[in-house]
This record gives sequence, C-alpha cells and structure tokens, in this order.
Amino acid sequence: MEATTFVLFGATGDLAKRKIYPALYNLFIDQKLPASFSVIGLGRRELSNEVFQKNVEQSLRSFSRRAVDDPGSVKAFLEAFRYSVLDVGHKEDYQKLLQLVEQREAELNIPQNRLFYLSVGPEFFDIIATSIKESGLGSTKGWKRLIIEKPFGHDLQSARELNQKLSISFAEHEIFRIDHYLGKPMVQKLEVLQQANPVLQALWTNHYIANVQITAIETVGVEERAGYYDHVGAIRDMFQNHMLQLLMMLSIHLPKGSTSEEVRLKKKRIMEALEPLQKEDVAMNVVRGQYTAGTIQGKAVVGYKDEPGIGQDSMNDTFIAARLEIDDVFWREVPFYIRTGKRTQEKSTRIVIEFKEPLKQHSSTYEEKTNPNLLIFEINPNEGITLQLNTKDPQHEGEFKPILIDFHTSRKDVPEAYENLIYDALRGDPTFFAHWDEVELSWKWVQPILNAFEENLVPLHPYSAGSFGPDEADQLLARDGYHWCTNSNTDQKIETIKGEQYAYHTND
Ligand SMILES: NC(=O)C1=CN([C@@H]2O[C@H](COP(=O)(O)OP(=O)(O)OC[C@H]3O[C@@H](n4cnc5c(N)ncnc54)[C@H](OP(=O)(O)O)[C@@H]3O)[C@@H](O)[C@H]2O)C=CC1
Ligand SMILES: O=C1O[C@H](COP(=O)(O)O)[C@@H](O)[C@H](O)[C@H]1O
Repeated sequence: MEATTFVLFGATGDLAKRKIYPALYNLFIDQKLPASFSVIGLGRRELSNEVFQKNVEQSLRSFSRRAVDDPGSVKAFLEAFRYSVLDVGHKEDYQKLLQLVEQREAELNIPQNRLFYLSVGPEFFDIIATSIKESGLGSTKGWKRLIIEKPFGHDLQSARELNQKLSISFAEHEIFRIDHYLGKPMVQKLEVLQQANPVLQALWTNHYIANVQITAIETVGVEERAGYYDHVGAIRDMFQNHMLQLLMMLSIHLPKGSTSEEVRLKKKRIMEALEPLQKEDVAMNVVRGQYTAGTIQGKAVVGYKDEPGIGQDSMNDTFIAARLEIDDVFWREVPFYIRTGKRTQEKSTRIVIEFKEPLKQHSSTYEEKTNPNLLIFEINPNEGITLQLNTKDPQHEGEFKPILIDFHTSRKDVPEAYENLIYDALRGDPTFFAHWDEVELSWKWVQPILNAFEENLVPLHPYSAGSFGPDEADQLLARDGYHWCTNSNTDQKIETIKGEQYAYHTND
C-alpha cells in the first residue's frame, strides 16, 4: 500500500475518538496500514502533539477491539500522529497545515498522497473542500482523496448543491462518501456469498422469493443528539442512506469477478427500477412513528417528547416502515419491507428472505403445519447466516418441524465497519462507498415522503418504547399475508456459539 498522509478534520470529536482511532490502530496491528503513514489531526482547541497522542491512546484503551497491551506497538502507532490548530474559516490555518503536511512528507520521505477525512459537521464540508483546493493542499504530485461523513444533504436539492460544490475541488473518483453500513462485514459478504454460491444465484429471483424484510432497529433513544436528530428523524438518519444501501446490496445480481464499477452500476439500476411513490400514495406505503414512554430490558425510559432538547410539539419520526417494489425482471412483484426505529425491544440489523411455498395451494395439511423457508442474514449485533428448513418430527407423529442451519462468527474476530472502510479508502477501492448517483437517486426516491411528512399527509403513530414499533407497521405486511420475522419468532432458541463454526439446531 502506498505511503499516505491522513489529514483528519474533527480530530477532537466523538467520531474520531470512538471509531476512527480504534480503526486505525486495529489496521496497524493487522499490518494493513502503509509502512510509512502520517496522521495530522485538526481541531480548534490548542493541543500539543504529546497531549493529542495521549488522547488518541486513551481512545484506543476505551474503544479498540484489540488489546492495547504492548507498549512498543502503541508507541510506534502514536509516533505517526501530529496535531495542528485549524478553524475551518481561517485561511491562515490551512497554510500552517500545508507546511506541516509537507514537512512530514519530507521527514518521512514519502510521496504526496493525501487522504482528507472530514469528521466534522456537514455545514463545514463545503468550506473545507474549497479551502483544500485554494490553499494548495489539494495540488499534490501524488493522489488526493476526500472521505466525507454523513449526512450528505438534507433533501434532494441540498444534496445536489453540496455535490456540485465538492465537485469543484474533488473529482467523483476522489470522493469517498461513508455509509458505515457498507463497511459491516456481513453486508460486504452479501456480494461474495451470491457470487460464489450458484444455489443462491439460482434462488435470487421472484420465482422463489416471496418477500424480503430489512430491519435495523435499536434499543437506544435519541441520546444526546437532539439538536441533530430532531431535524432529520429516522427517514433521513437511517432510511435514505443505510436502509436503501442494504436494499441495493441485497438485490443486485453480480457475476463472479465483478468490478467495483459494475457493482455501482448495478446498484444504480436498482435505484432506477425502484417504483416511485407519489406524495399521495405515501400514507399507504409508509408508516411513521414516534416512541412514547415504556420499558426496555426492564428499565423504564421516557418518551421522545420528554427527552432532553426535544419539544412537546415535536412531530419528528423515530420509526419508519415502508413497502417498496423493484420493477425489474428479477424482482417484479416481490415486496421489500423496510423498518428502522429507535427504542425498540431489541437491537437487531438483519435481512430476512422469505421463500415462496409453491405447493401450498395443493395440500391443506401441508399448509397448516409447515413454516416458510427463511434465509436470515444477521448483520448486527451478532453476525451470522441462518437457513430455516422444515423436517418431520418422529416424536410428534411425524409433524413438520422447523430446523435451523446456522453459521455465526465471534464478534471479536470481526473487523469494525470503519476498519474496512478506511482500509478501502487507503487503497483507493470505492466499492463500499456511496457513489453520487446512488445518493442522488436515494434522495429522489425519498423526497415525496419528505414532502408528505412536511404537509402532514401521513399520521405519526405513537409506539411504546420496548415494542417493535407501531401496529401499523405490522399491518403493512399483514395486508399481503406476511408478518415480520423477528428474533423471537425465528431463532430465539439458537444458543450463542463461541468462535467460528457451523451448527445445526432444531427450533423446538
Ligand atoms: N459521532 C458519531 O457516532 C457519528 C458521527 N457522524 C458524523 O461525523 C461528523 C463528526 O461527528 P462527531 O465527531 O460526532 O462531532 P463532534 O461534535 O463530536 O466533533 C466535531 C469536531 O469538529 C470540530 N469543529 C467544530 N467546529 C469547527 C470549526 N469551526 N473549525 C474546525 N473544526 C471544528 C471539533 O473540534 P474542536 O471542538 O476541537 O474545534 C470536533 O473535532 C458529523 O458529520 C457527524 O454527522 C456520522 C456517524 C456517526
Ligand atoms: O448512522 C447511524 O447509525 C446508528 C446505528 O448504527 P449501528 O451500526 O449501531 O447499527 C444510529 O444509532 C444513528 O442514529 C445513525 O446516525
């Protein structure tokens, strides 16, 4: 991997502390960083290099999945870090930064490969990109890349404006838009699993698949993010980006050896084939909810309106469920159900594929006793794949009973999303970053929903914290004869498996 200078805007912030430093450290331990690597952290507050390095070390101790117990490794890692004060609006700070970058490049005798990571509020993306160009930081003899955090715009128009501004300073192939769901190992495996398994390839169509359910629910509430979250809600925070990316990754068909360009093109095709919603149809296909007081894992929690920083009149959505259809030859008439929400009963990110039951109409007894075949991709907090099949139960007069074929991975062996993504950006591999075309098409699809919410055309359903969202989200599926497959009605009885192994379980 080529020697690189990693320039981190927002080096004193929460994301840097919790995700970026631990990811860099884990890559360092795994020898996945360039041999010559320089990090320059930026923030408004005055810090010496020593204090900055101490802060980074503290973040490793708090958040790294790897042990931080070898003083030699920790020291070698921290030696790469320098700090410079920068206020995004101060031109002279960029000149100071340029001098420091060049000085470090000279000291380490490395080419001018510069990776700029914008871990700051979205209001600064534009000015930083422009200043990188104007200050000369972007005029390198090597390559330059820009990693940009979410949110990418607030709606279709603002996303287009932001992209237009960024494109003055960086070409599309130099922009790496983070969607951390694309860095999750199981999401990255979806592509490989399909390419490497003819059985999955063969089944991946509307001939065999009855419906697809994509869930990302969490027990946490708004936490300390009222200022941000109350303006975006679940629709912008999760649905427009993470959930639609999961839908794209699941539904693309990829031949073996597909390039990153082909992956992006296929994802774009999916978004283009997504049946558009008219504003007037939103209420039929989208459910929005807001949590009220309840109990989560035995603990009483307040409702959204009583959270710090949220007003009693807030109409913000903390839960979204939607029914979507992809109008292409593979997926026509297969409903995709998506739901995401805060303060639900469990933390679970998963994709469930429910298979059709072609013989169902021919035998009433068969119909009564079997369960649908399910293929479940567990993404978070556990990672695994489960296939639910039916077999006969000799102990119960030959009744059908579901069995689960199950593969789970131990969490400590799984790289964090940010590790995968930073590693890819260092190598210049854009496969698991959001291309502008996808971002624009996602906003385009979501825009009528935003408009319908704005005009109050969609009821905001209350749901108790600790539930699975409003009942209306269940009705979305019930109308088509389906129900959400949750942990409690599928694999609740799978034991936790330590290490990486295959297992076979019955579900009785
Ligand atoms: N935290 C998270 O879990 C996630 C965050 N994100 C995104 O990552 C980005 C960063 O978030 P987060 O770390 O939580 O934010 P924080 O508020 O914790 O940190 C913001 C950073 O920006 C710096 N900053 C603020 N104002 C200026 C300025 N005028 N000039 C220069 N630097 C400035 C701060 O430095 P200082 O105060 O020292 O000046 C600080 O380092 C955001 O876009 C957020 O949406 C995305 C997903 C998850
Ligand atoms: O991007 C975000 O994601 C988190 C959930 O991420 P996960 O990796 O824990 O599933 C969500 O809590 C947050 O609101 C959102 O901004």
